[in-house]
Amino acid sequence: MSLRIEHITKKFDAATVLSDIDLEIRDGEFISILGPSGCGKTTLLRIIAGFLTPTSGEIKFNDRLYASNNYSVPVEKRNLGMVFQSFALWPHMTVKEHLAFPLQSQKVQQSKDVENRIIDKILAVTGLEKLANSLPGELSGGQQQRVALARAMINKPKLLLMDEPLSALDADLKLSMRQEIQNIHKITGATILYVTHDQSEALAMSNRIVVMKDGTVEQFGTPEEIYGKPQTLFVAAFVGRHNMISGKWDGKQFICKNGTAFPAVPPAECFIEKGICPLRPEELEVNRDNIGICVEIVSKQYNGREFLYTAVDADKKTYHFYAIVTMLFSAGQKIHLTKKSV
Ligand SMILES: Nc1ncnc2c1ncn2[C@@H]1O[C@H](COP(=O)(O)OP(=O)(O)OP(=O)(O)O)[C@@H](O)[C@H]1O
Repeated sequence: MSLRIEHITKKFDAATVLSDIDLEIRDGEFISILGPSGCGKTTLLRIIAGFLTPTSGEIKFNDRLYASNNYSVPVEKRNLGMVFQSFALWPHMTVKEHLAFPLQSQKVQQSKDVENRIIDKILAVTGLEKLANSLPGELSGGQQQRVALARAMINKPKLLLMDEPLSALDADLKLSMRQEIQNIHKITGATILYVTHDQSEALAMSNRIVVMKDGTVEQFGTPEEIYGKPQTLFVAAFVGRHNMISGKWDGKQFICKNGTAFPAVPPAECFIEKGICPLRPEELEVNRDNIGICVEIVSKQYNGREFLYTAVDADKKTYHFYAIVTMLFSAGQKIHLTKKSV
């Protein structure tokens, strides 16, 4: 059982928005589609949902053809649920009515009793019991998004498509809704495709992440692989904000441009070819003996326990690193950075 996205290309007139996307998603996986604005995330989701047809390639779900350039199973026959950034609730319908609607739209109608039991269960799962008779205008943003989630799940879809469902919520609410979505994933066992441009969301929630750039897949892997072993410069910069140290590799040793050397695990081939050692901000530290890369402090951001500093070297290349609050640097100050020894 799986979702197959086979060599999907999508063109809008002359513009190629998706180029040969080829992915196999296993039954019950939580997959995030991560990438910057305009890279084609929503277009891919809309093709899987059935709102757009691919220019070439095929979508198959459990070996059933859902879409090709001349065939498309209608949206309502794809056994999927959808949640969008805008909650898309009807202002005149109560929470309960929102949940009854998908049940009543099914080919086989259930008795009122069965319908009520299903609705009560989903209200309990999403913590909406007390709000069953409320209208959307009487609900908070988080509660409205919960209604949208409950509505997407009520017909027990095998596939849940979510397009930036948390982006309209504030930071606190985002965190609790993340847990809620993970909970829903556990309870339903549905395969979830979750579009986001927020790397922390993708890292926290997914079994695997698809990192996209300009309509292509840059890397498809577990959060640990994406964060710890980026395969391209783009993934390294986009996820984990890696510092790209210039120099050359000599086996398991990296020699910086200024001659400073440190041991490091060799990264993917493209970094070795380009003479780059990708290091995350937490892998760099200030060297008090003036050894390492000389940088000038540009700015700092306080995060409670430490500061995240931004600095530039003589070539104006940017570096990010953390330092505890007692080690205070000011803009313009010159310091040296080395790789933390493990
Ligand atoms: N119906 C359309 N007609 C023409 N171009 C389109 C259409 N839909 C999307 N595009 C273009 O396709 C590209 C990808 O859009 P898409 O919405 O898939 O990106 P995205 O990664 O989801 O971006 P965001 O994170 O900003 O939502 C964009 O350049 C967009 O302008």
